[in-house]
Amino acid sequence: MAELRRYRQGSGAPAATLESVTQQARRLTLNWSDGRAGQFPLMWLRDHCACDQCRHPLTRERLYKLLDDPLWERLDGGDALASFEFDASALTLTWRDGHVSRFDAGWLYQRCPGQELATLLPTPTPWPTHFTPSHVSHADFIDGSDGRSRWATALLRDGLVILDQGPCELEEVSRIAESIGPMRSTNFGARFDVRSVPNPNNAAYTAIGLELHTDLPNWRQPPDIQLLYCLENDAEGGESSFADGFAAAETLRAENPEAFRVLSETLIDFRFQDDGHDIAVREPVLDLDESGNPREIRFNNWIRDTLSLPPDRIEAWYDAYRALWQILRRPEGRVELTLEPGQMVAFDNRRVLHGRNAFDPNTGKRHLQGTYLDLDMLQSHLRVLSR
Ligand SMILES: C[N+](C)(C)CCCC[C@H](N)C(=O)O
Ligand SMILES: O=C(O)CCC(=O)C(=O)O
Repeated sequence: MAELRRYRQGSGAPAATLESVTQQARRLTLNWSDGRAGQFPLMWLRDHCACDQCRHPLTRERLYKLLDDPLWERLDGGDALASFEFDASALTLTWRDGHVSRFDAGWLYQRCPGQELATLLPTPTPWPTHFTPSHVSHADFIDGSDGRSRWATALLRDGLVILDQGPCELEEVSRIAESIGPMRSTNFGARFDVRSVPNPNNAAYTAIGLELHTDLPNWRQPPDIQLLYCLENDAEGGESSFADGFAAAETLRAENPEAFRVLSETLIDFRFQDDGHDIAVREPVLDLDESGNPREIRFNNWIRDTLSLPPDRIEAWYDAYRALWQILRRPEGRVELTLEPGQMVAFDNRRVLHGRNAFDPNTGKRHLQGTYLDLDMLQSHLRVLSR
C-alpha cells in the first residue's frame, strides 16, 4: 500500500475497519466499524485507482483518463464492475475489462464523498480585541522544523507573526523568503528597500506616515504574504501598526450591514503610475467567498483612483468606506509595535492591513527590507514540514 500512502493526506489510518460493502447500480456503499457509511460512485473509484498504470510510478500523478476508457461508453449502470472483495483493511475491485484496483480502507474512510477532507492547514481565525501576535525566535526558525511550523501556523491562522532576534544583515529577508519559495516580483522588484529616498515613486519610500493599507490592490492578484525585515530603526517615529481586515469586515457587517453590502458589491478603481508603469484594476474593497465571508480586502487610500460611480451612489460609498476606516482605526483592534533591528514581521497582505507613523530622518536611520511570497508556497512549506 506504499503507493497509496504517498498521496494520502493527514496522518495515520483511522481506528475503524471496513465491515460491509454492497453495490447499488452505479455505486458501492461501504460501512465501517464505527458506524460511518460512505457512498462511492463506481466512476469515482475507477478514477482514483492508484496502481502504477493509473498513476505514474514516480510522480504519483494521474495517468488514467476517464474519457478514453471504453468502460464508460455505456453509462447504463453497474456493469463496469465485474466483482469486488474486501477485508477489514482493503477493498479490491475487478473491472469488466480485467483491470484490478486495490484501495486501502483507511484511505477511503478519509475520503467519503460529501465529507470535508481533513486538512493540515490551520483555519484563518479573526483577531479578538486586544489580540497579541505570536513571536518566534530567528534561531528557532532557522534551527528546526518546530520553529518554522509555529511561525507558518501562526501566519496562516492569524495573518501576522513576528520573528525576533535575527541578524542585522542585508538580504536576510531574501534568505528567509527563499527557504520557503521564490520571491514574488512586482513593479517594485522582487526585494525592496523601505527607506526615505530623494525621488520616491511611492509613499513607502518617504518619511511620511502610512495609514493602514494593503499593498498593491491595483493588481489583479496582489501579493499574498509580505515579509518586512527591520535593519535600522533609530529615527524618531516610524512605529508600526496592523489591523485584521477580516475582523474589521465582520464588525462592519454586524454594525452596519448596508455599508458592508456597499463595499462588497461596488467595484472601484485602484491605480499606480510612475515613469514606467500604469497598473490599474477595478475591484471591490471587500471581496467575499461563496458563503459571503470576506476573502480579501483592498484598502489603500493613496492609490485609490478617481471614484467613478453614478452620483447617487457616491455618498453611500463614501459613508460605507468611512465606516470601515473608522473600525480599522479603533485601538482595540490594532497591534502596535516598534520594529527592532533584527525583527521581521510577516503578514497576509490580502487580509491584514499595515501602516506606520511618520518618522524624522534627521534624528536617525530607518531601513527595512521586504519581499513577498505566494500563499501556495507558505501552505506547501507547512505541509512538507508536517510529513
Ligand atoms: C513597499 N512597496 C514599495 C514595495 C510597496 C508599497 C505598495 C503600496 C501601495 N500599493 C503603492 O503602490 O503605493
Ligand atoms: O515602513 C513601514 O513600516 C511600512 C512600509 C509599508 O507600508 C510598505 O512597504 O508597504
